[in-house]
Amino acid sequence: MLNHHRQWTTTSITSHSRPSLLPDSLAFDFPFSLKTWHKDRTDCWLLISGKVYDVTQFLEEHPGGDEVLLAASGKDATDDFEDVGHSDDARELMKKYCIGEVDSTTVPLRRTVKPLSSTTVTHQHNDEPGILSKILQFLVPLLILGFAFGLQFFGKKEKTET
Ligand code: HEM
Repeated sequence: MLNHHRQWTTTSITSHSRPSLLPDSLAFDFPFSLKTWHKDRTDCWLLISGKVYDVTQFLEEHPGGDEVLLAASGKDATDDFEDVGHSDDARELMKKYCIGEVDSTTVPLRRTVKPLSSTTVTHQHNDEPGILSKILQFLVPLLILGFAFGLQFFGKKEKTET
């Protein structure tokens, strides 16, 4: 938790429409903080196309309902917003709630975990028998056969001698 928190602390948002509430450039643990603290009825922020909207006062008025806005907070809501196909009026209205924008240069890159490549996997599960076991596969039956013939030969020899 602490590590995760530290990971985001360099991200900042720049306030423009509400300078009295937020300083011009604020070192801000965003979007981690958006995820944690600004996603309930008393404090709801949205991140749409890199801009941050405080829609707390708009929750009750939103024609699509407050639940969708709450569900869209704490994450990047750009796709959710665009999927609805909001009107130009809605886009004009949202300006009123914009409190700043994310400085993209301060957002840490998402870490991607690469799956093991197929070649690595085949190397790890190499089922091909080695040269030694191939030789043994031929030698062992030959040795058994030789041993059997040897026994027969010596058995006959002993009988003729007695
Ligand atoms: C600041 C952000 C937002 C503003 C100002 C806003 C505004 C509006 C307005 C004015 C409408 C009426 C229809 C229109 O004019 O397009 C609407 C409808 C709607 N909005 Fe939003 N909205 C916002 C964010 C979102 C988000 C993030 C979602 C997430 C899914 C959402 C979901 C909806 C839905 C489902 C409708 C109803 C569409 C319908 O019934 O046809 N809105 N919104």
